[in-house]
Amino acid sequence: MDGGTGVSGNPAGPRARCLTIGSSDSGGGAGIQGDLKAFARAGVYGASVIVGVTAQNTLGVTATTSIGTGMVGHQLKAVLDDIGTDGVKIGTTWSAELIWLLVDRLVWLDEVPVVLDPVMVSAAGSALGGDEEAVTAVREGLLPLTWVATPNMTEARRLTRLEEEKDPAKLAEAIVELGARAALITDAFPGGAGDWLFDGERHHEITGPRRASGCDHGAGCAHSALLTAFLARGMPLTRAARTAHATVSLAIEHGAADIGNGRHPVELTAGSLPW
Ligand SMILES: Nc1ncnc2c1ncn2[C@@H]1O[C@H](COP(=O)(O)OP(=O)(O)O)[C@@H](O)[C@H]1O
Ligand SMILES: Cc1ncc(COP(=O)(O)O)c(N)n1
Repeated sequence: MDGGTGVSGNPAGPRARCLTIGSSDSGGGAGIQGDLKAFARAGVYGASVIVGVTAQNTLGVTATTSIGTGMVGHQLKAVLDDIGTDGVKIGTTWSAELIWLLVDRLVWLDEVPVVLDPVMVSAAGSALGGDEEAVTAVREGLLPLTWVATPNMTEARRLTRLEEEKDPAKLAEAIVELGARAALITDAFPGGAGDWLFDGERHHEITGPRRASGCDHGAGCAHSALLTAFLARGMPLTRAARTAHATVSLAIEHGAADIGNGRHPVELTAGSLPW
């Protein structure tokens, strides 16, 4: 029973566990660090598999390196053999080799929600991987394992190769056609704010006020990590998508304006979550 909240996780029962697969942000606002903060905020236990490291702050990314697939494999095995997971979030995916390793390992996870946030550029505009070969591997390998893909409009165009498409509904349908169970296009309304969800059958517009605080570093990471945590806790998809947007919107409005001199980080402390 979920007591009418739509959340079936039992507060007295075992904690839900989530795994983020992504890269370190030395500035602490996005990437693995942002994901773990979002997991904590959503009340799930967070584990991480680091596939890359960025030298980054609120002004941008100054250097990157990827972790060898052997070490990524060891991390995945260490987490999955012992801790296990009720939800997986995938962020930066640097190379086709890495993506195919993830496909090989994640295909064995039964009935665990997989959220793919195909990060290609940071909020400050820095490139974070994703060459053509990697995009092909995401399309052919990862999307068919994905429960919800959460690209922004630019990433959705790149993934679908519909470079001129302006309609989020068409992009979302194309992503589902490529194999994802659902697509949630973020920041889908020019001039407004909100996301477009296609759950495989129906379209849902998720709208809200546009925040102008300048604190959006880590917004995409927080959004997809919260979505993963909510799904891991048993929340239905449409409600999880709406709650993730509302929570991130507040995290932008009440962001960490005192941190850094560029796009300040989101701050996930404002507002209440439904448990
Ligand atoms: N200025 C804003 N005001 C309110 N919500 C926003 C704003 N910018 C982004 N969002 C929301 O933050 C979440 C992450 O979206 P987005 O910034 O597009 O991610 P990404 O970093 O992947 O581009 C989405 O729910 C989106 O609607
Ligand atoms: C290591 C890493 N991963 C992801 C992002 C995306 O950040 P945002 O959530 O602002 O789009 C980032 N800037 N750095």
